[in-house]
Amino acid sequence: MEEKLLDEIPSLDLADFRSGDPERKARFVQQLGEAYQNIGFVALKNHGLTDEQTQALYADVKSFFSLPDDVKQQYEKPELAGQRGYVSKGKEHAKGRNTGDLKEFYHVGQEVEDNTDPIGKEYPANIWPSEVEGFHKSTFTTYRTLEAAGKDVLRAIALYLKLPETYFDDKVRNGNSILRPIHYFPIEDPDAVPADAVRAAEHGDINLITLLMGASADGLQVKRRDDKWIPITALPDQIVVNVGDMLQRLTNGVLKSTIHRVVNPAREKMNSSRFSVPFFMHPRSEMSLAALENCVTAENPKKEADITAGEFLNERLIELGLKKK
Ligand SMILES: O=C(O)CCC(=O)C(=O)O
Ligand SMILES: [Fe+2]
Repeated sequence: MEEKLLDEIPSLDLADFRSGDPERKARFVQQLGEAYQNIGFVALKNHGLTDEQTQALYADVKSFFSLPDDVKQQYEKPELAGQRGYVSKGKEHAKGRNTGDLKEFYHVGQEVEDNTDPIGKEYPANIWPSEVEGFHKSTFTTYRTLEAAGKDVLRAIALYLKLPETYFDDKVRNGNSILRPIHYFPIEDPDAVPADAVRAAEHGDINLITLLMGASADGLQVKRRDDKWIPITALPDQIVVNVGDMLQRLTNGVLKSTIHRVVNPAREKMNSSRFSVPFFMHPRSEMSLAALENCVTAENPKKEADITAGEFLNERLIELGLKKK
């Protein structure tokens, strides 16, 4: 495939994939696949979240983060490697860095409703803040809606990769996905934070795919192949959906997990908040990320050793400062 240098990420409509019209569906698959072979990101509308859901979610997320730090810290559980509940300001740093990001966030994880699936025992229970009544409902409704959208995006990816459409279904069923409402908090005095501290330092996502709400606010940038940073401009009704490192590894680099970051606002605007809510779609921990056979060719020899999703996640949590060795 000829790879163009794009100035913006392609926009797609999930309704095309879900329409039942074979032509619309095939076009969606092709455009998604090409975008993922190229810049690794798309903007997606008709993802299934209603305006009411989105508004309720942001209201609850804002209420939570406006609580005093000592109240929020009651919901912080370092022994869970930050995988559930609150993670306080500056705790997480990008792989290969020491300076913490200028953000605080909250993790909502999988709830396994099918008690015949033993994977339920692998997951720590979710933690719900008692101060914000709607938080449980609004975050978990969002979790399920984005999980369903993600499953369809993975079906489209499977078709693009010439796999059976349902290839990923079993692998993500009761998977270890995480919804992460993030607050990039206001900075009163920019001189009081480390000079190299940023909202989110450049990184690739760990998981299979990320579905991100809130990229319509300024700051998110992706690094193009020529090292130019491209600002992401999603419309309010779009989410951004990108390839993570697990999918890049599975496809032997055919699909691209593109480096991205959230830059600080101008100095005089540092005193403002930014909110976003990524959904990191993870498979079950036993999924093998060994390169797919049809992604290994003479021109594209196998790049990385075999690893499972669970092992890969563990390595990365240590590198992010969330888990002790
Ligand atoms: O806040 C954003 O817009 C992006 C966040 C992000 O890249 C991440 O949490 O992995
Ligand atoms: Fe990210």
